[in-house]
Order: sequence, then structure tokens, then C-alpha cells
Amino acid sequence: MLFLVRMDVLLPLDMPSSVADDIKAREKAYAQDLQRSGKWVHLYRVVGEYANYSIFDVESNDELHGLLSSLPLFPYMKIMVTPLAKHPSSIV
Ligand SMILES: O=C(O)CC1=CCC(=O)O1
Repeated sequence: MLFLVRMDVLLPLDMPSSVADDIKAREKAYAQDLQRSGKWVHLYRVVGEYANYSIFDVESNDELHGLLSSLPLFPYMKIMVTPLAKHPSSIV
């Protein structure tokens, strides 16, 4: 099952930079592990925003929820999920 996910990162302005840097480092490691597993298929920065658009390929809504809610940045992100279906004109 494919999902388009937008994540907007909203770190508190008063969060110490050392804490933010640690969360971001753990987020990067987790995201790269999921990319290597094939579940996090694409990860793009939104130009000019602290946000990304991602494509996930997972078995279920519950699996996606588990992956997203385990992100170290999860408490500091607004996440929007769009389920994707095959377009009838798509050739892939
Ligand atoms: O910077 C972001 O968009 C949030 C994020 C998701 C995976 C990652 O490494 O950072």
C-alpha cells in the first residue's frame, strides 16, 4: 500500500539546540534505516519550508501509523497522510 505523507516540523523555539540536534540525528538514522528497508521509498524537502513529502510502501494503515509514531520528531510534527491508488492512465 502506497501513501503520500507530508511532515511539517515544528520544534519549540525554546528547545536547546543540543536537544534538537540529538532528535534530528536519531530521526536521520531511523529514516535512513526505513529507506534501506524499502518502506520509506522517497523523501523530498519542500522548497523553502521545514517540511518534507515522502512516499511510504507498507502493508497496512496500522504499519504506517506505527512507523510514523516511532519517528523521534513525531511529537514535533504535523503529519498529513494521503492513501494512493493506481491511476488508470499510469503505465508503471
Ligand atoms: O527534516 C524533516 O523533514 C524531518 C525528517 C524526516 C526524516 C528526516 O530525517 O527528517
